[in-house]
Amino acid sequence: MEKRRRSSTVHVLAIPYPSQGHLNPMLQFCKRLVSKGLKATLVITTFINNTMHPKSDSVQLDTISDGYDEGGFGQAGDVQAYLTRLQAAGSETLAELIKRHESAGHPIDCVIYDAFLPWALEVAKKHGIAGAAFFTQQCAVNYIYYYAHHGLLTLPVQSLPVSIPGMPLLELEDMPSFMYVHGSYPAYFEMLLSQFSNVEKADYIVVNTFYKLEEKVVDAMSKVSPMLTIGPTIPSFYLDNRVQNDKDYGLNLFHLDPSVCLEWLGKKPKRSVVYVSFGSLSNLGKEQTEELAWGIKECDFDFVWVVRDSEAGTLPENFMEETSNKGLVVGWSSQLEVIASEAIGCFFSHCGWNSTIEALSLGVPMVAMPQWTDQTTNAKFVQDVWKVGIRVKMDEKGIVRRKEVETCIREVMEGERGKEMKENGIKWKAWAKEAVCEGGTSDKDIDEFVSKLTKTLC
Ligand SMILES: O=c1ccn([C@@H]2O[C@H](COP(=O)(O)OP(=O)(O)O[C@H]3O[C@H](CO)[C@@H](O)[C@H](O)[C@H]3O)[C@@H](O)[C@H]2O)c(=O)[nH]1
Repeated sequence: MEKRRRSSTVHVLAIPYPSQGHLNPMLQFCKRLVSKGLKATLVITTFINNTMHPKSDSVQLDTISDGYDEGGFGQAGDVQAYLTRLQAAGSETLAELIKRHESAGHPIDCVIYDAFLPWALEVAKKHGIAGAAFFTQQCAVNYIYYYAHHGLLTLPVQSLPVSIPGMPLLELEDMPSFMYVHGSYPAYFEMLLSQFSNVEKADYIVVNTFYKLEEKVVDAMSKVSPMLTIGPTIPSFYLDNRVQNDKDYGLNLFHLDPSVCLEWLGKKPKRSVVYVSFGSLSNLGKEQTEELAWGIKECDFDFVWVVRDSEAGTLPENFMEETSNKGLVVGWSSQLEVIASEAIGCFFSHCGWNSTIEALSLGVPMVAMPQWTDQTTNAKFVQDVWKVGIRVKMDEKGIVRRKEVETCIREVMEGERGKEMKENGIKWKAWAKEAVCEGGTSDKDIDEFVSKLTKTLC
């Protein structure tokens, strides 16, 4: 590679896929790199910048276009259309951004790109810049996609259970949903497989996990695709407390009013509250939301339920009135602060990877109700590998009924298995801390990334 470093500080450009579940870990990784002496610029889309006006203290922000500056994904209205324009407009505006930084005298030394965006690596390489693939999701999920991309797994999956090194045997419902829900979101599925289309050209592969959490999978996958495990990418305050004031991600794509929720939680006894959230994308639909609502009410624990504004219409009539003395429904929470509260006894979650690794790192047991994509595999590991939660069962219509919701919450909050999950949670919390603290596996891998990058460029 061309030796092109001209500035005394190594400058990385980080390009997340433009959604909440990808912005958070990438921003957090950038903060870590800044704490190790690098300069980091996080690249968001013009649409996100114009609508959310985000600010970040330690990490600079800059923009590229996804081709939909007025309305982002909503303006495209279709996954394939969005991804096609994201690639075209993203490649063009990323190239311009790199040139702009170059002429302004702070050239880019490495492009850290979300593995969902392999085209960003091509742009980096065209400009003679190092590229690091950042895998946001669980290593096991990445390895399953690796298998599928390389034809090591025949699709549609027919031979069950699926056996992949380092993992428990997987039934169909444990695979990422795109692999078995026939024809669902082909454009997303293609994008997930394309993570491996050019990854051998990347100079580094970093994964948002920690070694102890996925030891066997990381060892198996490293034989074909060497990687650095740098997670959990959680604000420093919750784990090592080395980065001053790093208490939240700080880049919300939804309106946040944290005060009400935290104040309310502060008055609740230890482990008495159930936190319910399905992340930034899930749409449960009316029937499922109703079943969930009455299940939550029936078990009679206090609760905080995140129902995004776009979903509010699916809540059953009278639910808010009938539960006003037991629960709080919020449009968006400061999730980490909520689950770090001693009042939380259970996280009822869709098992998005960020929510999962946040719960593991803060020792909170879970009820897993996966919806799609990687969440099904995450739920399998939550229940059977890390043993920090239970997975709900659906009926033949694919609906999780209120009785099941109630039974699972009760099991985690007051059952024998719940106690075991809490104990396991405490262990994972300690191991997550250990990984990111000085000399831990993730800390060492971040140091290795920084030192290799610095040496190559000097
Ligand atoms: O009220 C809320 C709800 C969520 N969060 C945060 O938002 C993020 C949500 O991420 P995640 O739990 O991964 O869920 P999604 O937003 O659904 O993420 C998408 O992206 C992830 C990474 O690819 C995948 O693992 C998921 O399945 C996919 O749905 C987390 O950091 C949460 O802490 C909040 O701050 N407040």
